[in-house]
Amino acid sequence: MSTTAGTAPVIELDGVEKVFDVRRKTGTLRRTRTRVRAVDGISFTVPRGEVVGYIGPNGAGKSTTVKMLTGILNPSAGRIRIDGIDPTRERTRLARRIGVVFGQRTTLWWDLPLRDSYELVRRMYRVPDAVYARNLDTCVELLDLGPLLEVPVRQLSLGQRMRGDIAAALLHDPEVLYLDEPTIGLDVVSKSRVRDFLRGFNAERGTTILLTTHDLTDIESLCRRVMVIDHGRLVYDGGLDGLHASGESERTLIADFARELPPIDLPGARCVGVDGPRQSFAFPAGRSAAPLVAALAADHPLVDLSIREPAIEDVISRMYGATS
Ligand SMILES: Nc1ncnc2c1ncn2[C@@H]1O[C@H](COP(=O)(O)OP(=O)(O)OP(=O)(O)O)[C@@H](O)[C@H]1O
Repeated sequence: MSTTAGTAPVIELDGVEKVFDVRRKTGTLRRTRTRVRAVDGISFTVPRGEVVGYIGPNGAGKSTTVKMLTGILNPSAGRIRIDGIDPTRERTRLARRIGVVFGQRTTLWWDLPLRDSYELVRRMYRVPDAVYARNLDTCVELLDLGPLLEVPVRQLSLGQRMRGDIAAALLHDPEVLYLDEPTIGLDVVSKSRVRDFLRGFNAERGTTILLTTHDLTDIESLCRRVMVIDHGRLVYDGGLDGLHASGESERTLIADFARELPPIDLPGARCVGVDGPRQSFAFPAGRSAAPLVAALAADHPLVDLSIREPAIEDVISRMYGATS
């Protein structure tokens, strides 16, 4: 949610395809070749400073796209430019402009303290001393890494390691940051810490961020724009509100009352469950929960509440249901 978003695209894809040739054993001696079209003609641009969600069901082609954007995989067809660089031809030059964080894998050295891992990153990328010091200071302060710098990575909790990984990806001042499931497996507090940091860093530095996630709250708190990929094709590119509207998706307000009550008739929502003193209400995901909360609190002994986001898979399948 940057205020520094410019217009020059920093990420450009034009008709990008990736086809895998897969050989499968179909008998003792027989092997058949099948072709998997993982990415099927994707075109989009991302202006500098924008934070974009790149979402889709399992196997949709998200990781394959990110691997092509980072130069790990070559596209079968189409054109990719990152800050004007062709990832296939200039992978080393590209590496200086991008940072990558994989939620399910660490890029840190398992047996080394965080500080030593960072020192290695500094040398690998030949980061100038002043840039390194500035970025390390910012990350240590905003990600609260001070007490962790001397701890070997293997002793860190998942949330601590994730914060350590994000810092490692930013020390060389990348123009573009790819985040693949950065909040997966984290508790609520760690998740919101990571989101707050990313939001602040983007606003301050204007780093372009492409975020892959299954958590719609990540998207909601970070991205004004979301792209949905399914079966290798881009099926939606726009705001989260529009996605919810086209999928007619619903959020769930879960309210705990001081005592058991009959199902409450709440205008703008439907009661979808009563479990003792707890009642659940479904309401359109694009709408604010504030009027519902106010109405419940005004007329009933409300003790606690929470909101459950719809699953990305549900939003997408409803979107298809709505358009087909
Ligand atoms: N190296 C490979 N060889 C063959 N097929 C592959 C390879 N990598 C990916 N695929 C196939 O390409 C398709 C897209 O996979 P990809 O990993 O990009 O999806 P994804 O959207 O990242 O999924 P997930 O959310 O599960 O990580 C899948 O059908 C997958 O099986």
